[in-house]
Amino acid sequence: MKRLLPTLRADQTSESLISVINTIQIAAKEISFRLHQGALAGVLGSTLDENIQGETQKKLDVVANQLLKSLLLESPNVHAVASEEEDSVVDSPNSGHYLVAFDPLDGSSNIDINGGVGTIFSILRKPEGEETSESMFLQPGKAQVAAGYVLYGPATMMVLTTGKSVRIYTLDQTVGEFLLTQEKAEIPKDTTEFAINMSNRRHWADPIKAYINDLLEGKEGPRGKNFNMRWNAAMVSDVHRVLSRGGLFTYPWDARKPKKPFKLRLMYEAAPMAMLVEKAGGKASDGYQRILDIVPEHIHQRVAVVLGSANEVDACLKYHKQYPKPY
Ligand SMILES: O=P(O)(O)OC[C@H]1O[C@](O)(COP(=O)(O)O)[C@@H](O)[C@@H]1O
Ligand SMILES: [Mg+2]
Ligand SMILES: [Mg+2]
Repeated sequence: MKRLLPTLRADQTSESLISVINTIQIAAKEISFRLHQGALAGVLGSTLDENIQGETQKKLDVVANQLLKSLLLESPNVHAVASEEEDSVVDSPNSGHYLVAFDPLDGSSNIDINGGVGTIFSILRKPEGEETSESMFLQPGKAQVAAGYVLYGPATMMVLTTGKSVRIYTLDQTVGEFLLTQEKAEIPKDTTEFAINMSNRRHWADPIKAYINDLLEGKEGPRGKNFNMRWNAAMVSDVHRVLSRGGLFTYPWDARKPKKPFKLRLMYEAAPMAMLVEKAGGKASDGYQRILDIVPEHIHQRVAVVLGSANEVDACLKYHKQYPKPY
């Protein structure tokens, strides 16, 4: 089986980009090891701190962030990093060609229940010129040179695209290497599975209420087929299911917290996942525009997300056209 780096060399990925991906895989292996040690590694539970987004940080959020940040900042190919767990962009002493944005630990609420969690990353080219580090990151998702995630599930997997196909690697714990286990992930166009946090139903806007209602009507309703539902509470796990067998995943606008109507982060979650989903033949939208076209206004920006099987995303978007936009 092929190892990660040779598969990248085989399609002429630049050595500098390979080196950044290599740094991420080294951090991911360390995070994977600590996670799989569970309570033995003393990394379960919460810290007393909150991140910039006002969320309580789990110990593993902090450990994963430290590992990725310190290793990436040592890389001669990285110019700066942006993390969900950092207040602002962190500059590297090196002036490399790449910027890396990441969600070090996605699905934090699953840590203490031994559920699926992941790391999501997005690699951008550093623009030319004298911009501030923060403004350098404010590029639309379509400018990403690579995107991926690591799923720390029963097996640890890395799912990666450098703009060509989406490859899936599995960590062979016996040799400590990510080995290529799927050359090309492809999302089926149609599906009968959806993922949404149903407990927020009363807070949704009309397009999502109407769409989900019609799915729940099943065979007897306007869609004429029965739909199944899954929700892992970790975007990495939910998107991995979509990449593996199709489905629609959404975290829509909702009216719970008027000042925070979206949950998922554009730069650390939505944009990298959108690149993977599109490269695997699916679609990713905020309900009104392609996620990859959105130009971030600030690094911690949040966004509504509808992604997955192309025909099902289109079906959902039709409801967004029929009802007024809630924001
Ligand atoms: O708690 P909820 O409403 O089910 O939200 C789950 C969503 O929140 C997230 O966990 C946010 O990620 P973090 O754990 O990185 O904050 C997504 O991965 C997931 O889709
Ligand atoms: Mg997350
Ligand atoms: Mg996180």
